[in-house]
Amino acid sequence: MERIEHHASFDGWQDVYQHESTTLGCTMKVGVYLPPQAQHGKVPVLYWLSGLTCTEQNFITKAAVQRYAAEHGIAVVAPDSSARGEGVADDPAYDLGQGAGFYVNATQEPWAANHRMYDYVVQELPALIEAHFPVTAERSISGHSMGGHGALVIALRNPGRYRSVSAFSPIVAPTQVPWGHKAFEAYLGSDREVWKQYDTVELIRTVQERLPLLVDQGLGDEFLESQLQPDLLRKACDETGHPLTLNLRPGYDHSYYFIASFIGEHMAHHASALKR
Ligand SMILES: N[C@@H](CCC(=O)N[C@@H](CS)C(=O)NCC(=O)O)C(=O)O
Repeated sequence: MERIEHHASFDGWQDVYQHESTTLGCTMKVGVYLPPQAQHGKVPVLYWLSGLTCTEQNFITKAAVQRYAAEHGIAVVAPDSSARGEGVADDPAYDLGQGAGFYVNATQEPWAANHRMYDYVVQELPALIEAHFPVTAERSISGHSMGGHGALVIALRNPGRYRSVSAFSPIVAPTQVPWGHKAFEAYLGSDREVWKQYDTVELIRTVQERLPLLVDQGLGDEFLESQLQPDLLRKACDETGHPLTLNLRPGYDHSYYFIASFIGEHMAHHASALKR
């Protein structure tokens, strides 16, 4: 891993690394925050998955997470939101291709060669992080919008791998909304049964492990009705007895101003699970 940025932050270091990803077949950039506690021993890791159009930069520059990561002694790993670069399949629209990997393993052409963010986040990235940094294998996962969908799906599908999960404004039912229809049709093909393995509301009905979900959603979010529909998540959790804390926040929109306002609460949630 090659370090390409290095900034002192809250007595720790906000760095950016790049590496050749074997899963994605491209060079990937990853934000890594190491809290001051990492200078004296190993610390647990929060993985953060960003939303549509994001790179590794959005979360590390806009969410104000470093203060809380330093307070709790948690490393924060924030990868780019998709495979990227020349030779990686793309589309002119912001919601398909580069910047829009949807945290799936694509099976359809031309996407299948590179767009495999599910395997990258679940396997390759943590193996790399745990080999190169002073971190334990204690992991939590969170994300925003498309990344909130990714975090929930990945935690639900990998019981025991994450101590806690949370999401901001997640796409909880991609099989039922336009962003998901477009991406899943392209990446996974037209068989809608196949799509369900990447749909939180569908997964809630099948999982055995009842890992509590913490979700924050702004009520001024421009995508609330069209793409996010948190009521579908509440209904699925009510019907299955799956533990859910759904905080509906009047006035907040879909932006990082919202994330920065409540990231401290999410970090406290993850810290209490990681310290157990
Ligand atoms: N209208 C937006 C849709 C994409 C969007 O809102 N992306 C969210 C995630 S779904 C985001 O985090 N954008 C980057 C930022 O706010 O820094 C655009 O075209 O950029």
